Amino acid sequence: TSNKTGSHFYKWEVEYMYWSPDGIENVVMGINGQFPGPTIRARAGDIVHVQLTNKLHTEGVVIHWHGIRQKGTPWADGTASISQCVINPGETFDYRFTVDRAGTYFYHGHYGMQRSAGLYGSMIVDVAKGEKEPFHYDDEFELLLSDWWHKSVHHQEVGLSSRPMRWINEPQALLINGRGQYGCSLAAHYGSSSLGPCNITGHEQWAPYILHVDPNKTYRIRIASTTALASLNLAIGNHTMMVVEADGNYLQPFETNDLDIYSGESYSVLLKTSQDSSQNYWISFGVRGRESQTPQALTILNYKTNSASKLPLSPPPVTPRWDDYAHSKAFSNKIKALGHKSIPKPPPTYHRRIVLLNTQNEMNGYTKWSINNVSLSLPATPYLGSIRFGLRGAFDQTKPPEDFPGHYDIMKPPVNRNTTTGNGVYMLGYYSTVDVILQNANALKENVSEIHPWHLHGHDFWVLGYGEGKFTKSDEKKFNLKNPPYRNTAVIFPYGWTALRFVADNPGVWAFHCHIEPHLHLGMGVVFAEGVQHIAKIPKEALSCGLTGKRFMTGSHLG
Ligand SMILES: O=C1O[C@H]([C@@H](O)CO)C(O)=C1O
Repeated sequence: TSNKTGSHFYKWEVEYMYWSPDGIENVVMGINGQFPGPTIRARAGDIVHVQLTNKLHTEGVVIHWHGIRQKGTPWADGTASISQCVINPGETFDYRFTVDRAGTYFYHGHYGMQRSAGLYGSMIVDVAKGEKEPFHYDDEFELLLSDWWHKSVHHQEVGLSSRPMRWINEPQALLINGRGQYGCSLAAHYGSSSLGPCNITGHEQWAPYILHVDPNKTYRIRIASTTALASLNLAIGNHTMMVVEADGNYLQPFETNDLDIYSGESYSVLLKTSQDSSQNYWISFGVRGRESQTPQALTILNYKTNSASKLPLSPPPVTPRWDDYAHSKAFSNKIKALGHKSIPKPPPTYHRRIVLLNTQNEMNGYTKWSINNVSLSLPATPYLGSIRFGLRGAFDQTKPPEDFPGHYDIMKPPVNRNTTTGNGVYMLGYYSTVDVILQNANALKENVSEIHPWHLHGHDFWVLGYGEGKFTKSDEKKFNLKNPPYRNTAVIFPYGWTALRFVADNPGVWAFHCHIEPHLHLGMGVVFAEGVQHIAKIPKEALSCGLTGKRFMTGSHLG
């Protein structure tokens, strides 16, 4: 067996282009003329080098490599204002990083709401040469999930930052590998939907991505969600699934009829094609956690013994009720880490506990989301540079709050609806163990508390537990320290808490935020930093804006 490191070079151009993701022509952000962008495929230990040129006419761009920890390359994390300056139109930036662990990942824009505009793609990391996955499969498929609006992202952004806020509402379509159907249904023939049949030849940009399978084989289906808003539930007619991976980490395999997937998460499931091979079957994704009228995303599991256009015998599986949270919690609680050399055990105790209260608020009539009553508004100078070079004027030097007032009633709308904006940083002790308690609460409206999937950059965390109501010290006793899932995204359920633990062992500045695009845009995130003085050489191109940009210029005048 050889352990030779491979490297993969990609030359990418980002541009807007006409596309019909759901049968309605629109404008999407494409890469090299493709939507979704090209799939990156590498082996664990390889170097991925993406030379990204911004071909947009009037907008900056960055790309985040979701789930890649960027050890030693914090400037390649692709977060605007955090790890780098945006790449300006006409400019090129080199993202060069190691993919150190096999798994199912994806990449996406991380500036404004460019992810919602379609800037995303899949990234698959295979095990290193000579290594084996702890399960067997014959072949695999990738399903990248997203949601799609007919109103442009610019239109949506103006609405979100208007007074009063104009909410983006529910998506017009759900997309599987960038393909959905608006105003018609693949399942129209069953009479369960008011939509008519779709007129599809198979060559359309919005024709479903069909999974062609042989009978009596095992397929690995890699599923990743980059939705802007929707939480999804997957079911495959007549088949169960064996869940084996989440966010690039192996799980104790468990069988399920349906799988919840929140934005920012990825899973692998094993599917045995052991059903009647004279039939085809539905693959369906429906919205959970929001009362949405958006139709299920559908495609076909086609046993190659049939024509792909042969419709399944029964209608698509019904998605559990949107507010059946007991169902979601039962699923989340089944997820446990596999005992495996690639997955570390959590330290038994923590050095610092940060409690983060999630609330919807108002500021001068604008709607915001806040964490401990601070709504994140990103600075002009990337933190990576301002912290590394001690440019204290670049962001708030006051420490952001670590907790919220003990009398706060999480079951009620905030008594004081007002919030403030800020951009302070949680400075973490290098190599310290940090516990984060994400505390959910009631939104502005009575009897509303929403799901928020939180994503951490630069690390995986152990999900120590979920609970109802306000977290108290005694809830610690219920923590799972034995086999907690190790991942980069975890959900908080309505009116509940989620406890996470991670080790601050990666020099850099890292976003930690709700992965719902409009929520992040309205301030629902925080910034962590650790070991920044240990970062040797940050490429100048990452920091040539704001105060770090000025610093690179010598003297007060050019010429
Ligand atoms: O941020 C949000 O705003 C709306 C609603 O609270 C106000 O219209 C909604 O459902 C969100 O998730």
